[in-house]
Amino acid sequence: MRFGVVGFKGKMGKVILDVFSNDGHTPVLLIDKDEIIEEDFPEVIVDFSTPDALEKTSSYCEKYNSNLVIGTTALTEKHLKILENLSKKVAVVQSYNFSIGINILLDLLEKATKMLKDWDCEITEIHHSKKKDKPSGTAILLKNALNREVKIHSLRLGGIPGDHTVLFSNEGELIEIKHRAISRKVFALGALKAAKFILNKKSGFYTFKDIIKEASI
Ligand SMILES: NC(=O)C1=CN([C@@H]2O[C@H](COP(=O)(O)OP(=O)(O)OC[C@H]3O[C@@H](n4cnc5c(N)ncnc54)[C@H](OP(=O)(O)O)[C@@H]3O)[C@@H](O)[C@H]2O)C=CC1
Ligand SMILES: O=C(O)C1=N[C@H](C(=O)O)C[C@H](O)C1
Repeated sequence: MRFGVVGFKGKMGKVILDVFSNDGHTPVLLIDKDEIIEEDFPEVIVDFSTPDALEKTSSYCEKYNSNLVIGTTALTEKHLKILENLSKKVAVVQSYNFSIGINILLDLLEKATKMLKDWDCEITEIHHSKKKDKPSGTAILLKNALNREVKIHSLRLGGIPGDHTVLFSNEGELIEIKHRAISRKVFALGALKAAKFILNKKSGFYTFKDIIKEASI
């Protein structure tokens, strides 16, 4: 496929370029804060950058009728509205976490929270010191899956790609459900799976969880 990357100079952008190119796909549109390289029209644009880029990304999707895979976190209602409107014209996959593991964990949590509703519950998330947003998008996804008020504790240190733990405790026991991304490549591989999923779709809004369910991974 011909693909575009928004945030191509960033940590994720570089890995996405690598993973997609190694799978035989061709980068034709590269966008970052200070540079745009436009060679051809992309079938899919992949945006892992910053919420401020979204209007530009959306206008490129409209210009080229490109489908969108978006992993950027810290989106507000305004950004979600832009994505909802865009998804009436092209296909959009949005997720705060493109790893298989977290998306399986989301399912497990929906079940666990019903069985453990009398237990205390809190979330911890640990990321590299360069991460700009707090709490992580994934922690928000986990909190939503728990469907109850829980505290999120955020730590920023070193080069950690992304650790998330949900802790349940009663008077005498502790259950920890933990996910660790060992490398950023897992997110790029998930984005590639999502790009292939929407390649021939006309329009619609999807999450990565929808894609995993459909592929029954
Ligand atoms: N959903 C998922 O699975 C995952 C999501 N993420 C999310 O992806 C995003 C990027 O993460 P990461 O790569 O670590 O961050 P980086 O800061 O390393 O990369 C972001 C890139 O986007 C650039 N940028 C900033 N503003 C704009 C703009 N207006 N238009 C185009 N490009 C812009 C930055 O430039 P500059 O540095 O000059 O500001 C930088 O090169 C974050 O929101 C992160 O939370 C990350 C991993 C997995
Ligand atoms: O910024 C990151 O690095 C990550 N961001 C996502 C998030 O905010 O949840 C996903 C992953 O944890 C890495």
